Amino acid sequence: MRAALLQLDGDLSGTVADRVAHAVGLVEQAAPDADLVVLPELWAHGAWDIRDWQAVAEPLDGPTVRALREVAARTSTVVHAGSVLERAADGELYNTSVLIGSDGAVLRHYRKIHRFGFDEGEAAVLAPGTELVTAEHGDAVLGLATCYDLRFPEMFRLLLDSGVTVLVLVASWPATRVEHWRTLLRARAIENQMWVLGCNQSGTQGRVELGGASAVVDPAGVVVAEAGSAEQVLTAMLDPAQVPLLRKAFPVLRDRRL
Ligand SMILES: NC(=O)CCC(=O)C(=O)O
Repeated sequence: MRAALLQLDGDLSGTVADRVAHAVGLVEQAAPDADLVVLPELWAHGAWDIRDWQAVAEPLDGPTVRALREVAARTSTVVHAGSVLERAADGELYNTSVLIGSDGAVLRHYRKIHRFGFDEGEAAVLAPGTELVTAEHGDAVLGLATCYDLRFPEMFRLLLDSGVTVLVLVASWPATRVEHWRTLLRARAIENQMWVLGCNQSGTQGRVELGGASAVVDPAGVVVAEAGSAEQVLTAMLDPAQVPLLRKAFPVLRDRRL
């Protein structure tokens, strides 16, 4: 499977429509060489610009997801649209990742379970998701997760037990804690013997410097590709069939005591 991770710049000086147009252009460029294109967390709406959240939130059939559905269908490529600020029918706001099939249909959506910010930020404004989400793609089983989720290993054990072989984690992770990002991506890969695709943002958003360092980590914990600190399309080949082979050759998961 060829993956393309769009590490988008988090600058919010343009409009949401500008950012969507830019991202659609990059998906169009990346799609011919990719089986899966991945965007980061809240790249259109701003993960750190909480003051605007009420104004910019959209339903899942709003213009941002619609534009990504159109480009997925136009290029016949599976697109993980990163996450959007979702305004649900009941008025609640969620940080919601959307997986789109190569025909442009929404295959799955995942509402971020662990909200960042302690008593502020996401935790104060967004409702938490409650359901784990997986999806088959070719010979892979994808598991969806978002940013701060990375700190909660029990979530990935549950995804492991649901058959996941490729974890797709979208983020807007800051530069100040980028070594946590690198370490935890590798830890989740090693302890669960699964591929990990971590798609982050770069640049600055308000006062927050974003960490970049999007990465593809193999099931043994080897970083096979890592982005720098600027906007970049990171591509890598990954073979989901390596997962059962490694789990057989080094059967550490058999020794779990539940
Ligand atoms: N958007 C986020 O979830 C940020 C997470 C973060 O900064 C951290 O876990 O550290």
